[in-house]
Amino acid sequence: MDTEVTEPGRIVVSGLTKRFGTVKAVDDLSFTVEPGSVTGFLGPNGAGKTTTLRCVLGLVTPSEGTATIDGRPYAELETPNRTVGALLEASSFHPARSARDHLRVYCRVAGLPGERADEVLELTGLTSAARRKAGQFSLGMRQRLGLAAALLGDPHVLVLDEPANGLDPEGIKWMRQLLRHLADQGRTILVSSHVLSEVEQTVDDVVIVNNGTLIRQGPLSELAEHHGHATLVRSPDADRLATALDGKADVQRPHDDAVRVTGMDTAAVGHLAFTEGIELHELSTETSDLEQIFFTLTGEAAPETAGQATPAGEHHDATRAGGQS
Ligand SMILES: Nc1ncnc2c1ncn2[C@@H]1O[C@H](COP(=O)(O)OP(=O)(O)OP(=O)(O)O)[C@@H](O)[C@H]1O
Repeated sequence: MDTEVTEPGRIVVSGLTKRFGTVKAVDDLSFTVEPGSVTGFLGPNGAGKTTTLRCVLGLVTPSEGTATIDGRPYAELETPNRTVGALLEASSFHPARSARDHLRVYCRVAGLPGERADEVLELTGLTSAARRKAGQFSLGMRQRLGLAAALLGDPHVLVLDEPANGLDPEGIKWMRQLLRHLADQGRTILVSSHVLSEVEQTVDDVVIVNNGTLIRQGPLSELAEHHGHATLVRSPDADRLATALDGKADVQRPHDDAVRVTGMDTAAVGHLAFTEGIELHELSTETSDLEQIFFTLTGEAAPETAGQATPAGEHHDATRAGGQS
């Protein structure tokens, strides 16, 4: 990909590292987010998502590397309010002020006409609650208000940290439709989550991080293609099969007489066993849902499979930086 060309709306994170004392929250992270799509920024709690987003938004100074929007660091954008809208986890509102008044204050600060407040209230389904105090809002409504504030400047880039937090299933569906609509208008949407299933139906592309480093970037559909199935093989000669597969696929050993293979289709595994003269007692395909793939990639044990080994092909540092954010 040509990173020299500065496509409007493109977010480029390049060699980004952020240290907090001895904690490396982000470690040499590079990825690109393209306009016209919704990109899920995924990883378990403490993976470094918030720190990365704060670097993109100029709220945290990188220790090394860069994060740019339209080819520039946030601080150098000419009209940041009209370029980028952000919803951060820490978004807070004065409890006694109405939703509408909040947004009108932001309009004044950003030099936008006050009517824009009503437009974004409409966009986020808050018109009927516009005169209610933000302090009376549910978490889901506060998320909508945060999104309304992010949309005020009609930005072509949206950076949303865990926007689905506090939304009920209907709210998540609503947000999915809104983000899709905004991406279809050519905007860049970067949305973080630690729960893939929350954003699975929303995102086109994924950037998966763990321990501050990139695990995978690409279309969600490719993630499913490459990791959507595993082949389970049982053989009295499982050790030799695992050796033959070494370097060609990711291999797990659930039992002494079994090999679980990902990154190679079942027919190819069968063929390899055949050419190596290895006797097989079982050759079967296991399909896994995206949530399971996500857990596998990040080395986390999924609740229903806690205790299973992680694939030999994925290495994870047991000494996670920090842990709590
Ligand atoms: N200001 C800070 N000072 C010290 N350590 C920090 C600071 N901010 C983040 N960290 C640490 O950096 C690591 C990454 O945190 P970060 O909040 O970026 O992760 P995250 O993926 O957003 O997780 P979460 O969803 O739990 O917020 C964690 O170990 C966290 O404790």
